[in-house]
Amino acid sequence: MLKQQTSVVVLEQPSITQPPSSYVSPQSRFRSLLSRHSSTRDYEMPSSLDLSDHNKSYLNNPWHYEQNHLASDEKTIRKVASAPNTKKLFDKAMTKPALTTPTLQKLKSLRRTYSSNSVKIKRIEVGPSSFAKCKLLGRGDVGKVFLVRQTTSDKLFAMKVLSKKEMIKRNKIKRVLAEQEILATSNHPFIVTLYHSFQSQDYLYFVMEYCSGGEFFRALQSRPGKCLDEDASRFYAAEVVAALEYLHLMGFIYRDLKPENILLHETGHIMLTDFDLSKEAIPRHEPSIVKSSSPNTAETNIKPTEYISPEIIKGCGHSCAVDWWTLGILLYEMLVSRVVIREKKAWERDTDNALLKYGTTPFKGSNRNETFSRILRIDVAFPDPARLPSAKAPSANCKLIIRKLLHKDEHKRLGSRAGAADVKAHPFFNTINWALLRHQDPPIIPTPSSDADAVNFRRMKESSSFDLQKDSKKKFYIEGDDNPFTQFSSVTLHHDGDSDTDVEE
Ligand SMILES: Nc1ncnc2c1ncn2[C@@H]1O[C@H](COP(=O)(O)OP(=O)(O)OP(=O)(O)O)[C@@H](O)[C@H]1O
Repeated sequence: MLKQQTSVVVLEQPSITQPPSSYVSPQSRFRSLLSRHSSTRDYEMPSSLDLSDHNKSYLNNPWHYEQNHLASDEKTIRKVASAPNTKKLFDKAMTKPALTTPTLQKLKSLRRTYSSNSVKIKRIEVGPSSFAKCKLLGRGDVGKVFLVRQTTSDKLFAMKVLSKKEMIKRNKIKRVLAEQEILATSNHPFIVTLYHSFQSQDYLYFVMEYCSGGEFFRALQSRPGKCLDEDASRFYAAEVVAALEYLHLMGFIYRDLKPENILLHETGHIMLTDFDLSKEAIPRHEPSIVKSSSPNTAETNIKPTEYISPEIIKGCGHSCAVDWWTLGILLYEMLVSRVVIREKKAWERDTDNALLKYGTTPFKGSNRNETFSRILRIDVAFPDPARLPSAKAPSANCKLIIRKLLHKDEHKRLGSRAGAADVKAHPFFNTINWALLRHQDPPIIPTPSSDADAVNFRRMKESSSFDLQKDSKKKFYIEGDDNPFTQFSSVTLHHDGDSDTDVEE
């Protein structure tokens, strides 16, 4: 008998099982491309972007050949779960008359193709002088983040400039290399997009997508009561879960989830940033997990905040489960602690609930040691709604998921068995449509930012002014061993679907 043939269309999705042996991870593809294209060769940065000349020079560039060759070999588009075919949606919508500007903006922002193979790594096409500084957006330990405008395209970007001197002084070289690798290999709607990275004699540069909605917790401050209801908290927690799931699938532990590192896209969706603490995860079947022998986190250099997990404090190694712990703290902070701060006086009088009187996060103490000791010993507690008339009590499922995420034993913590699948399956997330998350309207829509006004950012004063033009005139590369940043690659990343960065093949 003739067997009836069935044709099945399979939408490839990131798999949580072991990849096939022929599978080349985006990270190894990135590493091998960069190692074959010796990192010393890509420092001749054009002082301004001239694509015509640049393209000509590509003709004799074996590395460029390799890129095209690889690109044509790897045409399969692998869709990630949270990324429906938005290009089709966009093209269809464009043929309809009278679309409102917000709808158009939303569609435009959705038309990127989110798959690891849709990113093309190219030789660097810009330098410091390709951008003009507009505003200081933020400051970190070793660098600053500026809003910049690309002079040729007029497009706005966020430019992170890191001082090599400071990084050497603070022993942060490995961290910046990890950050570059994660940013360059990630392609997800909830992870900030990297367009260019390069270095000058004194600085390292990351040119990223500008998240005009500003910091998530700054947006929260402008909410009545400075807190979120459970539905809104669930929405942001779900977006964070989707981003963490992606990072874990890519083999990274984020390790630095906290409100300051969640930015808002102009549409209001979240964007994770700041990957300098992230680590490559060691697969489960191997005996050890990321080791940190120091009990006080000095070796891992994880900032001692109240987001820190018990296993990091103990310094006996940690795994992806640290990210689920921080999700628990974030959820608690979104829902509960803002209320506690508002009612702080009442709580301070309440000796039974003294543990909660400090507000902000469930384990915060009056100093670092007290916070650490609470993280290790105290179970999470919730305010009694009868005593807090202005607060709506979190639902039973909400308290349950927080308790499970904040399990002190990382092996028993929610997410430690099957990763994000465990967390997504918890009844707290029953109402979340994971596949359409990026198409839902976020609870907070940031104030529209016209041009470079950066209305959603704090006004910041630059103490010493940093000059992009001056930096571009300096020697770009120090030969040999003098440059400990040799492995920091100068690359431009093209993303399918970003019309003006689309690459012709
Ligand atoms: N892509 C972006 N779009 C808009 N603003 C951004 C962007 N990236 C960073 N910022 C702003 O700059 C601030 C500092 O950024 P980031 O945390 O990445 O710097 P950092 O030097 O790594 O800091 P840290 O020392 O905390 O690691 C952020 O809190 C945010 O306000």
